[in-house]
Amino acid sequence: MISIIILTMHTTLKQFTLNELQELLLTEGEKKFRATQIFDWLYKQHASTYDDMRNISQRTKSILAQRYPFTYPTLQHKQISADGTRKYLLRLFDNVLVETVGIPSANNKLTVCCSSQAGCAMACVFCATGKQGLIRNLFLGEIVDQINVVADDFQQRVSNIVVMGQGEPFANYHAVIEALHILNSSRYNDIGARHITISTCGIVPNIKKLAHEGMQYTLAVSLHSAIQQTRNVIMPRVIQFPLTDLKQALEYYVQITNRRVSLEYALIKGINDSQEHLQALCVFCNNLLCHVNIIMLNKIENSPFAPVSEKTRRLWLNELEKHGIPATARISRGADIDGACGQLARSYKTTSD
Ligand SMILES: C[S@@+](CC[C@H](N)C(=O)[O-])C[C@H]1O[C@@H](n2cnc3c(N)ncnc32)[C@H](O)[C@@H]1O
Ligand code: SF4
Repeated sequence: MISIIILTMHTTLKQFTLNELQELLLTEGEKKFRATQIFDWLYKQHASTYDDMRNISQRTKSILAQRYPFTYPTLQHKQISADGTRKYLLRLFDNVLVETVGIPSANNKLTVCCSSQAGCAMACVFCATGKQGLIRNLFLGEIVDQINVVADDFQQRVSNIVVMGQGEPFANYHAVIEALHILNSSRYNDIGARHITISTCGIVPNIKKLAHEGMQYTLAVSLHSAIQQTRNVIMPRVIQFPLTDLKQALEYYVQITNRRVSLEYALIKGINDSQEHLQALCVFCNNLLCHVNIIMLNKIENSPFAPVSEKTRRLWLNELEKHGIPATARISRGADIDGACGQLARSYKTTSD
């Protein structure tokens, strides 16, 4: 059944959950436990060809290989920022390119900012990925592989994941959640759920769905304006999920999970930085267990938008504090290599390597 449906789409071995692979192998007369062995090859040994899988029979490998090609992502380009952040341009099995970022910190932690899609359909006007448009959803294994590429390159265990790279994770919900299950699993990467953050532009039904996953991931929501008209202009594809519905969904999420949500707010000069916007943000935060991250807008090519002054950012932080709303300034890393939030766009500079 699975093979019939999937053959009509672009296919790869990296698309399967463990259960799906077990079912598929059973239909081919293979033992269920072979799926676990194949998963180990994919996500522990980082196999890049079927030939690597020494304990899988030739027959099974050739049946799978005919239908489900796969590769371990190949590194097309790597850039290293002055602050130690590394950005990777990866080529996938079908030649689609996607970027991922490794962010080391002083306390020996390593965070991966991973992509959930190649490109993004949401078209937020301040974001380089949004300008690129959607190329395709990433398969679950392609999300897991990004973490392993970064760990291999740094020769270090990844401690934290932020799904804040290219793409809208809630537009590729199933693959993202399944990838995070693998990354969280003690059999594979064993990254604690509390060290994993998923950031969405506000796809309301999947905020509610996440509430019922029973996982302690942190939910971040890119708010950027609590005034509907402004949000409609800067985030045009989330109009169908108005702020009133978003607030309700976040209240629901908090009620079910008892977990605080993060609201991301990039201050854009002359667009969402007025007193009126600040007041609207305070109202939005009313009675919501939340934390606000105030972000300086990162530069993207050919953009009319500019960041605010440091003075304005401090004023916002002080005002939020006065209203009893926990808020911090989120520090961007890797901006000099276009590796910071919103700068990922499948391109690289050749001069700064
Ligand atoms: C690139 S998005 C990916 C995750 C998801 N699509 C979202 O919007 O939350 C990650 C974060 O980068 C922010 N972002 C996008 N463009 C930015 C820019 N030019 N400067 C600063 N942050 C930006 C987004 O608003 C979001 O909080
Ligand atoms: S901010 Fe997020 S949702 Fe908006 S275009 Fe960029 S990646 Fe897509």
